[in-house]
Amino acid sequence: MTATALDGKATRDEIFVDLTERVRALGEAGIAPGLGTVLVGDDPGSQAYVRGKHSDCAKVGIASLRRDLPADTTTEQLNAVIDELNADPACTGYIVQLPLPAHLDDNAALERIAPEKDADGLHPINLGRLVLGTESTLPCTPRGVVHLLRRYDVPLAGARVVVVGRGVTIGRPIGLLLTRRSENATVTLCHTGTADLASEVSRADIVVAAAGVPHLITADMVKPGAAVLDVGVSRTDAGLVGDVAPDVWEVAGHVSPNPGGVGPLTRAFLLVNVVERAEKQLAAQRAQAR
Ligand SMILES: NC(=O)C1=CN([C@@H]2O[C@H](COP(=O)(O)OP(=O)(O)OC[C@H]3O[C@@H](n4cnc5c(N)ncnc54)[C@H](OP(=O)(O)O)[C@@H]3O)[C@@H](O)[C@H]2O)C=CC1
Ligand SMILES: Nc1nc(=O)c2c([nH]1)NC[C@@H]1CN(c3ccc(C(=O)N[C@@H](CCC(=O)O)C(=O)O)cc3)C=[N+]21
Repeated sequence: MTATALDGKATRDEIFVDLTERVRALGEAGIAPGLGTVLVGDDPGSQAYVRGKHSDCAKVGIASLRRDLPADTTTEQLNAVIDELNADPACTGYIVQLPLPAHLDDNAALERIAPEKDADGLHPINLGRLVLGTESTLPCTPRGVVHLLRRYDVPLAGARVVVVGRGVTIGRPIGLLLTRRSENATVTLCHTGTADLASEVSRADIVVAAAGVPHLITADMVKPGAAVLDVGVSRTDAGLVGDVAPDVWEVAGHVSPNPGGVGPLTRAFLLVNVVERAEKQLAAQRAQAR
């Protein structure tokens, strides 16, 4: 028996069909969404992600603005670029690609982004609203994971979910999405201080592997029939390697491949966030005109 693939590319293509129509409708109403990216340094992985984001924008008709800065960019120079995008009406949402080089502060950069332009959903205001349960821009990778599970009818209500990794892009926020009443899952968050990772994972109906450790999750840890989402990526001499070992496909019910699983959806939800924001802006304009 081999697991059903949670196909991120096919699911992304469905989302893009919908987004293309919504972007067209916004354009008719005189609103042009524009996504900005801020990339500091020349990490090949980060460059590839940013390139992917711009090619996605072109596919659905969203304008894109790109700010590539050298590795030795100072805090003041980075702040100036953030302030410029905050003020630019052509940029309706943007991201600062993380991690920044070591001499720059990731959290300070996130906090400087205007919350209404935070396409990643990682500004403290948006993360705080997620905790409060009020309307906010949601983080893209957790949104992608939830969408993929729903798309393949993996039951969430009452499910036991084990998340591996407590990073800000996925591990810490995803529990907040999965434990909303609309999802109703029960979530355990694991990290390097977890006493017995294998025993935690073995109880899970859904495993979200987001540690960035090659093949951390192996078949012997996984409950037969569980859904396993491979989020972490490592660049090795053998190419891109996910957190999930190939033998997991023999025992799991569903597996998201890596590449081709959560990655394309992370990018798709960045665009969804930008389009949703523009639609809200349009609705507000129309309400005011009445
Ligand atoms: N496919 C996609 O769309 C995306 C992929 N990613 C990838 O997901 C991964 C996680 O990213 P991010 O959320 O930023 O997290 P970070 O890279 O910031 O953190 C990794 C987390 O994994 C934990 N961890 C590391 N080794 C182990 C281990 N052996 N057992 C248990 N936990 C471990 C760390 O624990 P501790 O805190 O104790 O050190 C840490 O909390 C990265 O590989 C990143 O590249 C991220 C975003 C999108
Ligand atoms: N502010 C910020 N926001 C992020 O969302 C963010 C970030 N910083 N820093 C790094 C991580 C990583 N990340 C990925 C995005 C897309 C793919 C992706 O599309 N991957 C393709 C393969 C791409 C390839 O082959 O290089 C796939 O999985 O099929 C992967 C990983 C977003 N991140």
